[in-house]
Amino acid sequence: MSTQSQSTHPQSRQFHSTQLQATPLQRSTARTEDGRPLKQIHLAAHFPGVNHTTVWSDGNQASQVAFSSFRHFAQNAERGKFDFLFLAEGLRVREQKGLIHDLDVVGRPNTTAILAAVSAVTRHIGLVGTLSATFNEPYELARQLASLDHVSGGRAGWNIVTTSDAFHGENFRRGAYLDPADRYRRAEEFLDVAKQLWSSWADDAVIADAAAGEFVRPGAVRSIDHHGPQFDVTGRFTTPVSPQRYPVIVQAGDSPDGRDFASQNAEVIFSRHSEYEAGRQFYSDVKGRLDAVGRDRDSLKILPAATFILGDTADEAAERSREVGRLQISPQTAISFLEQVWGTDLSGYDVDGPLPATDPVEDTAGIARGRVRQFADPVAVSRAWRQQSEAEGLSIRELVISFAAKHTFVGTPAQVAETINRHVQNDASDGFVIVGHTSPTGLDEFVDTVIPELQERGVYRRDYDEGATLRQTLGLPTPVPLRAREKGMGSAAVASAAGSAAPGVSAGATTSASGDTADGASTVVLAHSAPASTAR
Ligand SMILES: Cc1cc2nc3c(=O)[nH]c(=O)nc-3n(C[C@H](O)[C@H](O)[C@H](O)COP(=O)(O)O)c2cc1C
Repeated sequence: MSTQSQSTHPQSRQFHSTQLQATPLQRSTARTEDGRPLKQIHLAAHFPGVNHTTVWSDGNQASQVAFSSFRHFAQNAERGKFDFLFLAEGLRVREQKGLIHDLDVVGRPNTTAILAAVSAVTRHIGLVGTLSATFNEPYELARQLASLDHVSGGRAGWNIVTTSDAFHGENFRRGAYLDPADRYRRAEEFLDVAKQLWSSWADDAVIADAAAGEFVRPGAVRSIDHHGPQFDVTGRFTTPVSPQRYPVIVQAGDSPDGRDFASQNAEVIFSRHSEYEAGRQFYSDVKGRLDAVGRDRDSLKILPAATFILGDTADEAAERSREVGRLQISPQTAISFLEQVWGTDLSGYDVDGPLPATDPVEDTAGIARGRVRQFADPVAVSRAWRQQSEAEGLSIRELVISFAAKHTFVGTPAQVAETINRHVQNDASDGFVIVGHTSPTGLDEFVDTVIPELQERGVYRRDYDEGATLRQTLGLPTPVPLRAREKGMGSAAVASAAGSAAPGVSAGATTSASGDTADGASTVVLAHSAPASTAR
């Protein structure tokens, strides 16, 4: 299908399952009621960790650090033709009341090391790591990501997060933490510097000409000279241009600033809006922001996190969902959720009883530290929870289960496939980041049963394109270096363009590498060309 066709109005592509059944196996001819090609679904596989979703006490659970777990998980996801493997990041072990919060999976090996190792035991699946722009340095991270792109043959992706609390900062930053707005300014400058570095080697820089005694073509590796509010980076980059030139840029952040950052920079958003109506609102908001900055709507894929529970019948799945929910929200976990809002020790409360009648207090002791989930207005949240528990007759534990262990897709494989497809065809998302509840086998059943259902509906690839980069697998446009322009950030000046288009990709805007400018500074600005391949 053409990705161009996806950029049309959402309302005109209402999805009807009866139509799909008419042409179950013919992907290219499967169409919506008004004759448009169906959108192709993109899926990512989230390796579990650092939250209550993964039931580590389950008998099927294996190590979350042994390489055998990552290998099984990645190879299974590749069997299911997933677009990419996804790792979240926790830079500090979380605490509850000053103790390590070991109700969830605790401890995580370094992201790029794991992804590099996984690249050696897979061939096609993308490898996306969450790496903070607040607690890293662009030169070092650009090196790691370019290296991952090299060793994986063009399958690297970077989920650029700003990390939400100062607790992490005690491990990483000299001095104070950053205000939310500054975090995005830093992320912007971080990405700008990284792109300068990734663009600084011409495609044909390495000539290894023994006769001439030249390894690198003169003038083909430029220096950068960046001075900005956050970073000073001067010199040449260590790493030749990688297969994708840039990793695929993913973003996870929800505020207006976060959405603006995504609309300017991201190619994928990892969102928390997996429910149908909330998903449609988020989708329409973000795609509208793309319009405002002149980007094609298909140049950014929106993939909310989604959990699932399967059964042979809808009733059986619902029953399993209830069972898994109770495993995910143990009595202690339920209390820990409450404490994050009430800001005080609630361990004396009965989880089978009502919520505290008192309002939350200011959490001066830092009762829960290191969590992404933050409650901006604890009093409002506590009142809403109390109201809901009274209206629905829910105990503390049942209330927590209702929002923290509510599984996104529950049903038979056919029902789950149908629901996923409904979300995608009606622009509630472009696909999902699928999260299982055991590790590392949590997605095996999904691959065995849901994936074939999606394939039969003609909305999901039956195989990868041989040699495709992650960006091509996602059906995203290829970024190409354009002629430089003023960035207005730091003192990086207008200079020569970086060289030709991304390796192996023919692009319209081919430029020559002319070496450093007089002041040694050079900036390359990237734009998005036509899609490198159609979405599959
Ligand atoms: C779905 C989602 C997943 C996130 N995952 C991570 C993560 O793995 N590591 C991290 O440091 N921050 C993570 N964050 C935090 C964001 O990077 C960001 O700091 C936070 O959401 C605050 O920004 P915002 O106000 O724009 O949402 C995540 C945020 C969202 C919405």
